[in-house]
Amino acid sequence: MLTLNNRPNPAAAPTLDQVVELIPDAFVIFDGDHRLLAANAAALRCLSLSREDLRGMGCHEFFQGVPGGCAGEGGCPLVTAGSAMEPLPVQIPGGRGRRRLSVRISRGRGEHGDFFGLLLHPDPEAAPASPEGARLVGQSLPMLELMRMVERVAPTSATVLLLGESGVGKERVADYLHHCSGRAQGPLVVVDCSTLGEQIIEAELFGYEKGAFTGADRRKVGLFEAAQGGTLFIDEVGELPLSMQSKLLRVLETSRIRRVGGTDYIPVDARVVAATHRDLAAMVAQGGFREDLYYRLSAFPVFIPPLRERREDVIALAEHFLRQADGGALHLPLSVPVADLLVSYHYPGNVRELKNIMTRAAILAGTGPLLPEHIAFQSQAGEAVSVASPRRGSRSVCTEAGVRAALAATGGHRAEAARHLGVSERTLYRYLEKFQIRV
Ligand SMILES: Nc1ncnc2c1ncn2[C@@H]1O[C@H](COP(=O)(O)OP(=O)(O)OP(=O)(O)O)[C@@H](O)[C@H]1O
Repeated sequence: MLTLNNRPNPAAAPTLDQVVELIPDAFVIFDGDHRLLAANAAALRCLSLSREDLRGMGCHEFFQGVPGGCAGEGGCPLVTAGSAMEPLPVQIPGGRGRRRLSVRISRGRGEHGDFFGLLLHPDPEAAPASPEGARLVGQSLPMLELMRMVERVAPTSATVLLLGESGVGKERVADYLHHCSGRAQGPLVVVDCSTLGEQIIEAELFGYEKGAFTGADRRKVGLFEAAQGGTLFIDEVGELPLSMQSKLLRVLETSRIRRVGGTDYIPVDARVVAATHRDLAAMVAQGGFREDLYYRLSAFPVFIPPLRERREDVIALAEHFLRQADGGALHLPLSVPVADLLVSYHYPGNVRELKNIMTRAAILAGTGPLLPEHIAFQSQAGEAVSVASPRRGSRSVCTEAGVRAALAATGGHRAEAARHLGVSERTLYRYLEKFQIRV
C-alpha cells in the first residue's frame, strides 16, 4: 500500500502495482533487500516475463539471469548506480533470451529502508545489431525528431498511428518501432486493409473455427493471435469497413478476440501500430470512420514528412538503395551532377519512388559511370498525391544547384522545371532572380 504524508484515509490509497502502471515506460521497483516489488505492464512486455516470474526476483537473477546472492559493490548495479540518473547498459535475461537494455536507476529512502526505481529502455547502442530492414536512413532534422519520438514510444504499450503520404516509409517506421520495443524478438505481423475484401478481413484478423463458413474445413489462427508477444501493423486502416472498425475497437479495448464461428474469447498480447495516408479526421466528419476508433488509434500519432520536405535525406537514401541494387555499389559515391539532379526533384511518390529510380539507374548504368541521363523520374507530370498532412502548406526549399539541375534536365523549359521542383512557376521565377540564373 502506498500512502502520501498525512493522508486521512490510507485505505483508499492506490497500490504500488496501480501506481507503476501510471508510468508509460517500462518500470520496475526493487526493495532494500534487492527483491523486485512491482513491475508495470510495459516492463513485462519489455522483458517478456510474467508478473509471477518477476515478483520477488533477486537482483542477481534480474541482472545475471541465474539465482544467486547480490554481487555487492563489485557488481550489483543497484549498489553501484548511486543516485546518478545516467543510463546503464545491461544485458537483461528476458523470457526469450538476453536483450540489451539501458537502465536508469534512482534510489529512494523510505521508512523501512531504501528502494530503487528502474526505467528500462532498449539500448540505442544495440541498434546496429538490429536487422538491416529495421534501420531508418536519414539525418535530416525531421527524421531525427521522428526517430526520437519512435524510440520514446516504442517501449510503451501505446497504440501508434503513423500518418503520411504513400511511399513515405510508414511500414519501415513500424518495423523500426517494433525493433526498438521490448517485443523485438516477437513477431511483426503486417496486414494491409486495402488488399483484403470486407468478407475475409474479419477471418484474417481474428481467425475462424472449423465449419464457421463454407470452406472453413479447419481452424485457422488469425493475425492478432499470430502477433502474440509482438506487434501487429495494420496498414491502410482508413480502408477498414465500418462493421470491422467496431470489432477492432473492441479488441483494442479488451485485448481479447473471438474467432469467427467461435464462442470463447481469447486473450491477445499484440501491440497495435496502424497507418494511413488518408485524413482520418475528415473521414470521421463524413461518417466514413468511427470517431471512437479514431480517438483510440490516434493516442500517439506520428507524422512522417514527405521526402520533398526533407531533401537533406535524398542522397543518403539514394546511396542506400544503390548499395542494395545489383552492382549498384560500383557507382558510389554519387557524382555531383547526379546528386544535384536527385535533390532537385520533389518526389510525389516519396521514398518508394526514389528507390525505384535508383534501382533502375543502377541497371541502366551497368558497369559504366552512373550519369544524369540514367535518372528517370517517374511522375514528371507532378500530379498531386492526396495527402493527410498536418503540415500542409510548408514550402519546398530549392537550392541553386537544384534549380540549375532542374533546368538542365528539362532543357531550360521553365514550366517543366517548376513542376520538377514541386514549386509554382512564380516561385521558380523568384529563385531565378535570387540566384541570378538566366535561361
Ligand atoms: N527512412 C528509410 N530508410 C530506408 N528505407 C526506407 C526509408 N523510408 C522508406 N524506405 C523504403 O522505401 C520503400 C517504401 O516505404 P514503405 O513501404 O515503408 O512506405 P509506406 O509509407 O508504408 O507506403 P504505402 O503508404 O504505400 O503503404 C520501402 O522499400 C522502404 O523500405
